[in-house]
Amino acid sequence: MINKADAIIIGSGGLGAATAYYLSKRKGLSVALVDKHDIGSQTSPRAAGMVSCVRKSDLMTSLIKDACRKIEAFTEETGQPLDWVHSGSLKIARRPQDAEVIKADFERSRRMGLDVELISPEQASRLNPFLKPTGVVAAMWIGDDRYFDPAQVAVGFAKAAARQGATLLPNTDVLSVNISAGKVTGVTTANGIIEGSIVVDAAGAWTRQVAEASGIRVPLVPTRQQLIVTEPLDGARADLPMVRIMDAAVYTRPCQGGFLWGVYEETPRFFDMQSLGANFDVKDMPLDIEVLRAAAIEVKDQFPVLQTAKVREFRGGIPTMTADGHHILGPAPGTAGFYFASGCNVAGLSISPAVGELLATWIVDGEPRVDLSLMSVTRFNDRAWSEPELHREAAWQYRHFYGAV
Ligand SMILES: NCCCC(=O)O
Repeated sequence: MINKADAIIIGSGGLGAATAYYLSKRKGLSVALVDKHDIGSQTSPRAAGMVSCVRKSDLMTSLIKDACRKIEAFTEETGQPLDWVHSGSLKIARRPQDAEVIKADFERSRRMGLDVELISPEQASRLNPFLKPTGVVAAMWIGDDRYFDPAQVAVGFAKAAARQGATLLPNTDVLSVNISAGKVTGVTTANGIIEGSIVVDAAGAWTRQVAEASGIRVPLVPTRQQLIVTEPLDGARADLPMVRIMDAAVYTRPCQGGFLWGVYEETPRFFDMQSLGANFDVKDMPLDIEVLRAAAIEVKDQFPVLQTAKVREFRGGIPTMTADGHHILGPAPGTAGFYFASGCNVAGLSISPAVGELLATWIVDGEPRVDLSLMSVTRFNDRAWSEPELHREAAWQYRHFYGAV
């Protein structure tokens, strides 16, 4: 156990570990990465590992392009393994109003320099023969999209941070962030106090608990995300493009000779982490396979194999949603040295290399390299979200992740 660090990162998921890694590259800065569980063991390894380059804003598009470069260079940069496949993807509209969204996506993405094409339903089906053209009204090919092994990212960044001198403190529960005269002074853990003037709350599903223990409220909500990995299927090649069906909010990608797939359901399950108890582990989260069965029926004409493929693995994580679908990143107003790195909105692992580097720059240089006001907690203007309001907005963002209208 250490008793002092310049920067203390609470939470070793993709975003916390990436932030620790980029901070530890700054000479002379001591970094502690603290987690109440094993390093990188909670939601990040249970993610889909899909990179979606078509985003709703120019900021997110440029960040995900940077994240793609960092994923490609991950092993060279960190010395840690990362298996990834440059498969491309297909965005599928089944309703005329979603075809309009695809057109707007196409124009914005082209302007941002992405490799995108509007293609016919039949062309889409030729690229991934498991996708049937029945009921498809528009399709877009996204050449930049790729997928990776989600279990390797957070652990890889954490190990690389440790090689640069960061201290990893797994199984260390943070009881409070200590604040005196409006400034962070460190954290109290179950194993003792660590003094430090910078604390990053990257505690994922526990972000709110960490902040609220010190009287800081942050409007985000832990949300269940579940997915299935099927048994191997004839023809499910690793390089088949991923498929996203907009209005059904169903996504799939090749995985271990079969498919990994999931859904952003209409009425997501939200969690109050406090009520789950101090020893809760994401692996113990209650799952509900009926949600996925219903989704498989909803897309049976486009991706029929999801109804019949045998289930090899059924898993879930607890990412955090916000009311407007954007991260909560950067300083907490009124408490010098307290930073948020959370609110990934179920697409956070893939973008974490870019966001983690930006946050590290922001912390060290005192300002972000690009305008990140879209992600600042101050955008809510201290609005006191009631839980029902927050849940309503977060549920809408969740279901409409692909921009369906
Ligand atoms: N976390 C699920 C990601 C799905 C997608 O990239 O479309």
